[in-house]
Amino acid sequence: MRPSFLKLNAPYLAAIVIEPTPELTIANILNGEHEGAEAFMVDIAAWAPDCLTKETLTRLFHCCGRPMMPLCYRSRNLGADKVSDDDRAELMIRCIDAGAAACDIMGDLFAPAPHELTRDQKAIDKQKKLVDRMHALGAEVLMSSHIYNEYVPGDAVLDHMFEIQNRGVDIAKIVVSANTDDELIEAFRTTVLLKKSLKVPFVHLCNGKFARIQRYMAPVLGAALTFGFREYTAHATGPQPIIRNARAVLDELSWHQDY
Ligand SMILES: O=C1C[C@@](O)(C(=O)O)C[C@@H](O)[C@@H]1O
Repeated sequence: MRPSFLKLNAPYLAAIVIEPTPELTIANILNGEHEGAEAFMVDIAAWAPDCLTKETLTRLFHCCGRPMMPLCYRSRNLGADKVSDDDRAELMIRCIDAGAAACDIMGDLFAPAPHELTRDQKAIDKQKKLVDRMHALGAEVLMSSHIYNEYVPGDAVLDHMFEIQNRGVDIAKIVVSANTDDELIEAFRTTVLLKKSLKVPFVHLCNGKFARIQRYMAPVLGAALTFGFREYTAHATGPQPIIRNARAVLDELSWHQDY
């Protein structure tokens, strides 16, 4: 049976895996599972394009029984100059055919837009059809917006996440910034607001100076997950904690709001 993100006990620890080859990706996942990751976001944008076959993707998505979600954002070998969004959508479908539990649709798929959320009705209709198609294949769907390096107040984050939720996805995700202690407090308030207001599970993450502490607290306040890297590498740098550390923190932080 296809693994599921929605059936995991929230909050859970999901590893972000960014490796240049399928073999290193699979090794990273197997090691990461051993260290306590419960799910995997697998960034395949660094792979050589000829590796993105159904056969290799099937090997990837069956390397362990944990739910996995490919990340096919517009970067590196999947940059907008190399791959159209229609082909990106087909790549995600190929990943589902190969066993991916879920896919991550960018909020501006089919019409690049500020704050990674399109308001173009034609693009939105196309996104909704893609969501239906993914559901029909048995996969779960997350929609994400990455608003890097920008502080976004809680009410605006909530409006944004309502818009994502309205597109029919199973998980809503947003990444913003917290660079001052006031922004950190607002980020905590925002997670609670999202928890109270959204019907779907959500991912709420900050980058910036206060990213690490926000990423430990968000799951405690109602976010579905926090992300970790297995280790920092040339491909994986960022505010995400190391899986082993995040595992210990989530295990010891024995208070959280239930779904
Ligand atoms: O979607 C995400 C989440 C992320 O942006 C973060 O802030 O943790 C990091 C990216 O590598 C990943 O693709």
